[in-house]
Amino acid sequence: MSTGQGESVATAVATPPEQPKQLPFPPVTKQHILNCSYHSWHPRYKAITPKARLIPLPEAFLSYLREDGIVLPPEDNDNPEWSDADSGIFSGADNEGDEDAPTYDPSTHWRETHEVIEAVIEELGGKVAPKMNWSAPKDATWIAATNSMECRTPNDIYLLLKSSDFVTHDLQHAFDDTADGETNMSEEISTPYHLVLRKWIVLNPSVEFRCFVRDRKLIAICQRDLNHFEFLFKMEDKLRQSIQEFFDGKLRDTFPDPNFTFDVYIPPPHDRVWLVDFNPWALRTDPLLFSWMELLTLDTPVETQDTASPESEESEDDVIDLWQPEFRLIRRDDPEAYGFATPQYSAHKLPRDVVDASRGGEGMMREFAEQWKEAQRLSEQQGNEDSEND
Ligand SMILES: Nc1ncnc2c1ncn2[C@@H]1O[C@H](COP(=O)(O)OP(=O)(O)OP(=O)(O)O)[C@@H](O)[C@H]1O
Ligand SMILES: [Mg+2]
Repeated sequence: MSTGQGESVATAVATPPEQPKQLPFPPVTKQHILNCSYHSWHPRYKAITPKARLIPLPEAFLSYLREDGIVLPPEDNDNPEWSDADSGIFSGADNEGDEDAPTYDPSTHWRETHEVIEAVIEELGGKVAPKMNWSAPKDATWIAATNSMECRTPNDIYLLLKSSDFVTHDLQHAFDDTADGETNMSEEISTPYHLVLRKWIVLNPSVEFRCFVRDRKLIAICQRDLNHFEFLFKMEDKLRQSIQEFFDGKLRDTFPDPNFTFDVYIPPPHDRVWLVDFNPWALRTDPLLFSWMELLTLDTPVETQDTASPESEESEDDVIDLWQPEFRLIRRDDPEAYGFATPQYSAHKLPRDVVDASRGGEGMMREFAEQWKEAQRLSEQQGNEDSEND
């Protein structure tokens, strides 16, 4: 934008601000986002998804998740309203220094949900991986004693959900940047929020893949875990074929939108494909080893109805038969070349040594974590202001 000296004020005002180059996404609507919510797709694809249960969440529980600070219900509490049994993790600030004061139990307001969560954990074998409608709390594992998303008690789940920026995004910004408008409070309330509890499985991250679908064509596949796994190179054709068959048979004609991404897990012996999740065809979805510009503009053969010349029809079919989705794996030297030397979600985590040093002093750690996040937020804000001023 030129606002150099000598221009009249009128000219400067009339000049539109320079926009960053827009990616040619088709408009993303709230319906597109909702179609990727676990509660929308799970009933249709239950048989091809690892075992999971969905728990509808009442407003009182959602308010608890949205509240600042972390107060967990006391463990093993028979009298839910107030209890002498401190959870020993994050107790209410009001009671600090007073050993005999009763501890406030936030689950009083959503006791039924708490009990359902307890029962579902038990039904699923005692260990679960939690998730909200769209996001798992992958960025909050640093706060869990297991350093993973494995949860054995409702409190393990609350701690992860309340510490996760990704979960906060689901709760407060799920429909940001959609073509049909910003969310307002009343629309948020009407969003059917669910807690998804997945039976915990020890997953091998090397065989998790993200798959990209444009116009109901599977156009690209890549690893989800950004490390090099030599053995994948020998299996590339087999994996591509399994994913293609899975897509053709189970998803292509049944998913409500023509453009979407889906994640799969293909455990040894690599002959069965499991659906893990759907993500919208939108900037918010991480394209991992691709760029969105590539995915949006990648050439694919066009299937036409044109029957003018039998010869040309034959050659078109050949092109379609030969064409296959691009499968990207990380080569031995790629992690540094791609700039993946930093661990995933690192922007949302605390430094490892800080976490280790503070184990056993969780109250202090929480305080430090909040200060750390605030410092990061301020530094990002400063960065944005600086770039706006450039
Ligand atoms: N049943 C399970 N048991 C253990 N771990 C699991 C289970 N299901 C998924 N995971 C792990 O959790 C990770 C995140 O799950 P998921 O893909 O649902 O999260 P997400 O928030 O949708 O991620 P993204 O933002 O990348 O779309 C998976 O990559 C997988 O490693
Ligand atoms: Mg996802």
